[in-house]
Amino acid sequence: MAAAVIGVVGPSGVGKDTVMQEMAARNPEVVLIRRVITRPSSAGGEAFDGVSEAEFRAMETAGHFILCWQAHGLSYGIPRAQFEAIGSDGVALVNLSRAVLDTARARFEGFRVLSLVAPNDVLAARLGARGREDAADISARLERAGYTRPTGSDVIEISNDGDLNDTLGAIWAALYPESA
Ligand SMILES: Nc1ncnc2c1ncn2[C@@H]1O[C@H](COP(=O)(O)OP(=O)(O)OP(=O)(O)O)[C@@H](O)[C@H]1O
Ligand SMILES: O=P(O)(O)OC[C@H]1O[C@H](OP(=O)(O)O)[C@H](O)[C@@H]1O
Repeated sequence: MAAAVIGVVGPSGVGKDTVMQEMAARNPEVVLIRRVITRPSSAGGEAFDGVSEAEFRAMETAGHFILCWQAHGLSYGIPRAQFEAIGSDGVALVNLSRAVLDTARARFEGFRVLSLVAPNDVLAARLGARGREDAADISARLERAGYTRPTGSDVIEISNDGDLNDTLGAIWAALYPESA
């Protein structure tokens, strides 16, 4: 089992996938958890397993997921087996909904939350430029952006409003203050 499991959360467009990919690229101990999503595999963005609703329900019923939720009209599942494959030095990064944090806290010992934030106008510009969703979906995502702000002693809140390198430096300093 991994040395640490970190749930990365924040509104759509804040940069969760971008930050996770960079953290993994720069740190060999970081392992990205691959999600199962009822979204076409061709959608781009993060590496994920695209399945139909029926396939998702069958996986859920079979106990495949350690966490699952619905958002943006899609179903998301976090495969249990991926955590079992991570070595004791590994740091698992998993992209989660803010709505499942309490369940995640109950599932993973020593769970921590990396909460990324950015102003709404920045989110809107990024989602428009990314081009994965249409205008109606982008509006719905922006409406959901402020629905909750994670709190708790296990939460590290970092702004991803500026340069990505600054964000990554701030994350590392917050996660590992002894190495700063
Ligand atoms: N610090 C940054 N500066 C400029 N652009 C950024 C920064 N971080 C991320 N982006 C860009 O913003 C867009 C959204 O990023 P990303 O897809 O990582 O967000 P996300 O939080 O995973 O969104 P979603 O929840 O919708 O999947 C991407 O096009 C990405 O390249
Ligand atoms: O607003 P909340 O519930 O925090 O997040 C809801 C969902 O939005 C994002 O999905 P995607 O990566 O854009 O498909 C997150 O990864 C999460 O699955």
